[in-house]
Amino acid sequence: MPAIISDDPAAGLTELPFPPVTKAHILNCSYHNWHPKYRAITPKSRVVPLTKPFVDYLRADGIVLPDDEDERPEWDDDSGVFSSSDNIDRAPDDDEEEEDVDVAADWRETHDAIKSVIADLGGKVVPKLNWSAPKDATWINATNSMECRSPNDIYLLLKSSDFVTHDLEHAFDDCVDSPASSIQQSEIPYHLVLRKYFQLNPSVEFRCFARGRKLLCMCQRDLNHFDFLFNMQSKLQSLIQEFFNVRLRDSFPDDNLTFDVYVPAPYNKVWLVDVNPWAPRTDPLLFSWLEILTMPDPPDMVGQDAGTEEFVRLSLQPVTDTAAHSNCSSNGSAGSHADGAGNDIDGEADSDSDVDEEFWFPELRLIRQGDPEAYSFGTPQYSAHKLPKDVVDASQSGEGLRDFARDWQNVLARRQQDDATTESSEDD
Ligand SMILES: Nc1ncnc2c1ncn2[C@@H]1O[C@H](COP(=O)(O)OP(=O)(O)OP(=O)(O)O)[C@@H](O)[C@H]1O
Ligand SMILES: [Mg+2]
Repeated sequence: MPAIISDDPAAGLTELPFPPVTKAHILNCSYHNWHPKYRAITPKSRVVPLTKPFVDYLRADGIVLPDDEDERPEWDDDSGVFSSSDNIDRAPDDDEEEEDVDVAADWRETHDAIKSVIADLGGKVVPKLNWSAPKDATWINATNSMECRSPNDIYLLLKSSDFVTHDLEHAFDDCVDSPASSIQQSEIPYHLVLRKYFQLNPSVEFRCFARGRKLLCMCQRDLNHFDFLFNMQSKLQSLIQEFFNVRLRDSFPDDNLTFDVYVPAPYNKVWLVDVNPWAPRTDPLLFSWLEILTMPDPPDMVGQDAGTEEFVRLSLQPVTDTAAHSNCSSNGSAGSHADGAGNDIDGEADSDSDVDEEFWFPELRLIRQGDPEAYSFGTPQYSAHKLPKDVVDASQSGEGLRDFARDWQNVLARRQQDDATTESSEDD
């Protein structure tokens, strides 16, 4: 029987074609492992090794915060009340009836280390564990963000976050042992990462995907439309491509990785924010993993080691896969070409000599005005799980705002009908 040949790279796939995810790869993506090598290109941060008693505290159910001298409410003789109070359980004071229990007794040193790092970093930090920041728990923090000013702010966020729980309980889920590493979950060296807080502009945060030590594609991290990004697409593509080639390509231990960068104004320096596993657990954001995994390889570049801005002439070796040459101006399906002046050149090159003069850049996918992702109504990310399921279903069923509004009306109408039925049955 003749073989059935399909142009669709996804044809016949029954699951995402990821290479096996090894524990060694997960560990390589842990902040404490990659940060020492890339300290100079990472926004200022410190890493605090965590003891088993502290990790046990993070894992324990319930939120009991240690009594902290700086935060201990003071008794005011004049008013006859404590000067501050909050609604989170704290270890009781001496003069309270309950037995005095110091929840931090077994990890005082860690607590003190955290306090001193916060002070060293200027008093405001953003925490994360080995892999995950508590982005889903900002609602519990007084600042409604990840900004923390005290150890207790940090504990509250970490203990309230499902993302952090994933680090603590499921870091090696779906992983295979590798010859380099057969470590168990219980043996993971946990670390608290404290990053100096700064006003970060989410519009210039990008997630990048590198396969086989080649940068394949990248996209916005924030799911809003930012018009100005479209005017600087080529510049961003070339900056991030160069950053990858010079800083990460040959030094990161794995061939495949995703990494997050920050490119603040005046848009001439790239900062490494995070390294994430090449695995389904990493959110591909504006791509789908199937799309990324089946994307054609970028063309081989001769002299692509451009380490400086001055390097201009690149030559492309013949590329057999025409898809790799097909262009995208704003949201195309493959990488784009640009001339030395950084202008986009749509369409395929006319001749070999034209090809010689060109750069190939990985696609940078942006959210266009009108894209469904842009309709986030200003709601915080990761909050969908706090909404009733029918609201989430309604928001996902349509193409845009109108569909959402119509579906939402239907949901409301259905609810009113249900309420009316319940009331009338109660009257009976
Ligand atoms: N120093 C900082 N000051 C303020 N905000 C920061 C700082 N560093 C990071 N952030 C914000 O925190 C967000 C989350 O950080 P990070 O990417 O490390 O978390 P993560 O849990 O690894 O996320 P993901 O699950 O998407 O990989 C960043 O997108 C950025 O907006
Ligand atoms: Mg990450």
